[in-house]
Amino acid sequence: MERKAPPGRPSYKIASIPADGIGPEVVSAGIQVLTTLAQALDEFDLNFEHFDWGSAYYREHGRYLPDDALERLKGCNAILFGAVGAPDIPDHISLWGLRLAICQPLQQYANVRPTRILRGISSPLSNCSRKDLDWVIVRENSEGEYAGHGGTSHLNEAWSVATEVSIFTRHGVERIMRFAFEMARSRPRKKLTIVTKSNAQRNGMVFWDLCAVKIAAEYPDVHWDKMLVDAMTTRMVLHPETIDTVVATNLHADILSDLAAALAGSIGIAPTSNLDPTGANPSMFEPIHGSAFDITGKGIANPVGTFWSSAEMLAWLGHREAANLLMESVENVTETGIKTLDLGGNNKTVEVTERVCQEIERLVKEKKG
Ligand SMILES: NC(=O)C1=CN([C@@H]2O[C@H](COP(=O)(O)OP(=O)(O)OC[C@H]3O[C@@H](n4cnc5c(N)ncnc54)[C@H](O)[C@@H]3O)[C@@H](O)[C@H]2O)C=CC1
Ligand SMILES: CC(=O)C(=O)O
Ligand SMILES: [K+]
Ligand SMILES: [Mn+2]
Repeated sequence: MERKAPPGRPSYKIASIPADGIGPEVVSAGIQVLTTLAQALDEFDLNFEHFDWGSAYYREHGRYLPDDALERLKGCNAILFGAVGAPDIPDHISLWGLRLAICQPLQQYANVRPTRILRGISSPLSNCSRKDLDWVIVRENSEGEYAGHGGTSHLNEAWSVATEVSIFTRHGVERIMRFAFEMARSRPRKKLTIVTKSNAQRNGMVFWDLCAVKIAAEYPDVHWDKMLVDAMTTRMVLHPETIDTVVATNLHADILSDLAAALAGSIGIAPTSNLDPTGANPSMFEPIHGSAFDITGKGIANPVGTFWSSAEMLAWLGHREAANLLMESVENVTETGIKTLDLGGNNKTVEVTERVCQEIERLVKEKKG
């Protein structure tokens, strides 16, 4: 599912948008690790362009993005994002102002969220071993419940009314189904679970199911099943080994993927790729978590979700071996017990980051012989 690196010595321009809360803490850790890796490998160049878009920018300018933001991002090969959201700004203003204002126009319609239990990290599920939990959740990232359709009338009256209308288009559903079947086909088990709620939601979700059946016919080698989203939560907890690749709507997969992260140890480790699979626009990589006001500035944010997202970015750019080396370094470090508080450790963000950088240098030296 990944692209091939261009010939010669490639040089990439990476947009960095740390934004809010712990975003800057984890993105600077991610850049440190990526820079160390690129220097040690000496096979490609990464040049970061920093953008100060976020809630401080909004307070100053009354908007999250300047007019030329998308054009500037289109000039980059990929985007490394932190998180957006601040306690003094309504969450829907910040999310729509920045993250969705990038994902939606850049048609990053496939949100890919792998989950597995990294070495040295234990699942809160007492009977779940590392081999039992190895999933990829594919989240529809452009429409569905987050299409932004709806309205509010008569606010503050006794007869106030608000609607939030889910949108499912053939274009949107078929392309995410095709992407999910390709993803399932690329993995050893060739197994896809299509999550739905077509018992209660009798229009959009029934249409979602119909599109799934149509696309499934193009993939006779992929085993697929269908599961209602409420039952899916229990399957994730009680029978994790029966799951491989999952496709779900924007809202359903948002929720299921936070659960998945927690089942693999912490929301602090999980990555997200916001992909434009056509390659027409740059894709965006970010940890799954938000801006985490409760721990901002304490130096204890887990950077692993950003490291994993950085690895996914390298793989998407065509550098699968570099991505694997980065993850091997991360897991070698977590295995020695160097972990942040959310994983039961007592190391700071910078300590984990330093150790991962040292491990990268050691591994690259070892591999180069
Ligand atoms: N993609 C994005 O930019 C996202 C933004 N948000 C925004 O973030 C803000 C806070 O949202 P919440 O619902 O509280 O979700 P959150 O993910 O920021 O935090 C939930 C809990 O997980 C902990 N946590 C999160 N990341 C962690 C890390 N790296 N290391 C250790 N602990 C970590 C937090 O301390 C908190 O207790 C809101 O404004 C929300 O809209 C939320 C999710 C995604
Ligand atoms: C906004 C949010 O929660 C997410 O993208 O996961
Ligand atoms: K994020
Ligand atoms: Mn989320």
